[in-house]
Amino acid sequence: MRWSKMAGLNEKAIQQHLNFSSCGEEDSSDSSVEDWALISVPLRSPSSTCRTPRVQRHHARGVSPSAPTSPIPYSAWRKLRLCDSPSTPKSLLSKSALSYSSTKPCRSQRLLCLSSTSDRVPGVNVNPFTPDTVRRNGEHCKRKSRRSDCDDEDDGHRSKEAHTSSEDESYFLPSKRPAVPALMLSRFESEFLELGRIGVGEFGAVYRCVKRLDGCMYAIKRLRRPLAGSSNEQLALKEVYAHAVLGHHPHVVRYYSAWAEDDHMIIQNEYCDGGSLLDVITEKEEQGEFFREPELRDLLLQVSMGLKYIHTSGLVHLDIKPSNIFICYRPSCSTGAVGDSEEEDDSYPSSPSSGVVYKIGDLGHVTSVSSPQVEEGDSRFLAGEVLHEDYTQLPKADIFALGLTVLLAAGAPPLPQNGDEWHHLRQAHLPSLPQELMPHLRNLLQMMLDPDPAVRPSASALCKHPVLRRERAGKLAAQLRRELNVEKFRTAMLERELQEARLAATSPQPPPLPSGQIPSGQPSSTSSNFSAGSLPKPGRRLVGRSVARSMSFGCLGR
Ligand SMILES: Nc1ncnc2c1ncn2[C@@H]1O[C@H](COP(=O)(O)OP(=O)(O)OP(=O)(O)O)[C@@H](O)[C@H]1O
Ligand SMILES: [Mg+2]
Repeated sequence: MRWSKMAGLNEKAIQQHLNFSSCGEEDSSDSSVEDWALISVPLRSPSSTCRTPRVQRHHARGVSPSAPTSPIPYSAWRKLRLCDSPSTPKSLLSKSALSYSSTKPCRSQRLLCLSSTSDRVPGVNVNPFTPDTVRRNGEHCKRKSRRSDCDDEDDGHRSKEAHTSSEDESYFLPSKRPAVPALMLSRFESEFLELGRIGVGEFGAVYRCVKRLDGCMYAIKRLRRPLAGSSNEQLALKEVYAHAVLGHHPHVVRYYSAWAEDDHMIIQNEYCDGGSLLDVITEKEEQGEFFREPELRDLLLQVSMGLKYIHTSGLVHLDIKPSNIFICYRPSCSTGAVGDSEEEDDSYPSSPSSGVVYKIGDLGHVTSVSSPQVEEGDSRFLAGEVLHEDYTQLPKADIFALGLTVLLAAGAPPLPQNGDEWHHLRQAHLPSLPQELMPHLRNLLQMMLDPDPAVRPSASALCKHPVLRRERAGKLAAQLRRELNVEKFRTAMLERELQEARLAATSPQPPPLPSGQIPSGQPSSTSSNFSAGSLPKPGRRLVGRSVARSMSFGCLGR
């Protein structure tokens, strides 16, 4: 696999080390190419503290400051204006060194330094899923395919190209060693309280935890196997990179943080209180139950929205299955509103009537569409073309897996891992179901399993599909009906109040009282309502037995 190949190249990969020892004012000259040049800064030397911002790049190729491969753009580094951290030994060293050399700060002393000397300072990885690196990888792939077209050309030329290729890979792919800094305290123990184990998977165990600081619940995934030197490291990083790039979507499990501890990767994610879809399917199965059609449509639509988001981000999941779809019955305190979708089109389900929100999780197999590094997921859900290493339409492999996932929820028997049955399913033969599906839904599922990926609908098409939108329209109608009832009630109330006000206005006036005298049992404020010919003052109205009340007009029961 290319990921393991990457690991071997990591020693040469980009390493950017931060030295927070001297910075402060911005200097316009710090954007020069020289600032990104390869340097080595010995800590002991006082002069080392007087450098302009530097990035150590163990790479032969020059890098333009306008196109840094770090996930943090160079301009952002400049804006950060990181200042002396009083607690870092480096900053103390720098300060003492400076006091010997000069009291007047030199130009570069006022800048953020990026140096490379201490092993203890973690490097900055290159996230392969940032738009920048995806684009670069795409260009790299194109160049590679051009190269293979020219394979017959002279050997000298080829060896030169091969050299460039390995450089390219080391340039774009994450460095291995600095990814997992071992010198960390137990952040897990100091920040979280473990409440119990909620799942064990192929790669690790997941715990339900409360964060001590914010009191919110999180799912903490801890990889089972040690990271150092294993392919798990790359898989774990893949998951972290994908989460970080995907950001926040109501149908993707939210990511908060990740770190390494005791040579194990730990990922802090949103906690989904309904467990996985597999848990629910199994529970229903035990009771002789399965998802009914409206639930199936709801499931299909919500997961399609999550997939649409992932696919439009230039990524594919490649491990869609019931155990990787998570359920939230209520918005978690740490995730905000359930439906704060980033797309107008996907604003459903801000509050699905079913009360269930499905979220795609476990991003351990995610890869980019343009330069895929495919780690095949569960063979039961694998599309035929992926098995044959045809990666030209990878998003459609997710659609295939989603089709099978929905069929399992509909009560299909366990899926085969291989053999004739496996192939049979990949020829668009639906498994037998314990319920009769409406032809529209059945046809849609059939299309999702089509052997030709081009025939399968895209996630975006599924989100707009009339079969699924019908569900959405039904929910909208129910919501509108509720709002209409509220409005009817309000109108009835207002009509009654109007009638009472009219009655009060036409009722015989009480005999005039001597000035300043208040009739017994009537508050003085009420008497003022009648000061202008027994009519209420504007802005006040009479309710029931002449009780003054301020007016408020809410809208639609909100
Ligand atoms: N965010 C979460 N909220 C609630 N439960 C979770 C969450 N993440 C994981 N789990 C539980 O932990 C199980 C394993 O999680 P996950 O799929 O992330 O790990 P995995 O090791 O990749 O598993 P597998 O190899 O089976 O896919 C899930 O099936 C689920 O029961
Ligand atoms: Mg999983």
